[in-house]
Amino acid sequence: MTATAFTEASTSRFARIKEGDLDLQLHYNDVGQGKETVIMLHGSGPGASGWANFNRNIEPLVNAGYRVILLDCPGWSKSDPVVSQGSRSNLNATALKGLLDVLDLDRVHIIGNSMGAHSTVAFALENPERIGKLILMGGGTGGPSAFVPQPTEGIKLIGALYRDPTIDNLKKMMSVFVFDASSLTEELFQTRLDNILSRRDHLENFVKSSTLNPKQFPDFSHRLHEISAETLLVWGREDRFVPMDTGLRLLAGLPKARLHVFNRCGHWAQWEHADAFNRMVLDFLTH
Ligand SMILES: O=C(O)/C=C/C(=O)/C=C/C=C(\O)C(=O)O
Repeated sequence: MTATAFTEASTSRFARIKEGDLDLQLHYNDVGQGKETVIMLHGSGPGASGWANFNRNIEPLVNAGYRVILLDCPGWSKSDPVVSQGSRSNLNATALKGLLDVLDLDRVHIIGNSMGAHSTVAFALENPERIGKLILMGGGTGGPSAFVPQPTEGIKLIGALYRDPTIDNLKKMMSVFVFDASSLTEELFQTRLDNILSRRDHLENFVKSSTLNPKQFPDFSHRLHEISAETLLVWGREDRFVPMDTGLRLLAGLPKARLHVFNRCGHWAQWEHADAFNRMVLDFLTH
C-alpha cells in the first residue's frame, strides 16, 4: 500500500467493546497488513485523534510490512464520550484491551504520544503478555518534575483551550506545542479547530473529568521495574508540556529502556522530526 492508497476515511472503522466498566463504541483507523501490528495512541489535547497525531508516521511502517492501528481513545474524535473520574491512563488501557480482543490480536507493539504514552505504560503493567516493543514520546507516567513547576505552561494552555475553544486559544497552545511554530499552517489550525468544535461533548467531559479528578495520569514510577519490554523513549529537549526529566525518570525505572532526545523539538517529536523518528522506530522494531 502506498501513501496515496489510503486516507483517514478509507481506513476508518468502528468496534463495540465491553471490557471492565466500559461498554462503548470506539473509532480506529486500520492501515496495511502484516504479521506484526503497531498500535498508535494519541495525546490528550482538544481535537486530537490517532490520525491527527500520527499522519506523518503511518506510511513508513505500512510500507515496511506492519499493520498499523490508530485508536481514538474514549472521549476523543469519533469514539464515544466518557467522563473519567479515576485514572484516564488505565481507562484508555482498558479500552485498548477491549479493542485487541475484538480484533483478535494477541500481541502488539505500541507507540504512545503523551497521554498515549501514559496509557501504554498502564496497558503494559496490566497486560504484560500482550506487548512486544514500546515507543513512548513525551509521556509514560504522570508525577512531578524536579525542574519545572506543574502544571506546565503547555498543560495550562490545553486547559484554557478546553474551557474556551477559540482559534486564538488554539494558536496560543500550538505556539508552545512545537519548537518551530512557523511550521504550523493555517490549514492545520483550521482542521484542528474543526475537530475540536465538532465534539463539544468531548470538551465538556474533559473539563468535568479534570474537576472530578485533577490527577488523571497517575505516577507509575514505583512500578516501572515490572515492565520487561524493550522500550524506546523519545523526547523533545524543548518540551513545554511534559518536561524532559520525566523521560529521565522513565529511563531510570524501565529496565530495558533507551532515550533519544531531539534538539529543537517540542512536545510533538513524531511530527516535528518525522523522518528521523520514523527511521529510528523502524530500526528499533526490526533489531
Ligand atoms: O498532561 C499530560 O501529562 C499529557 C498531556 C498530553 O497528552 C497532551 C497531548 C497533546 C497532544 O498530543 C495533542 O495533539 O494535542
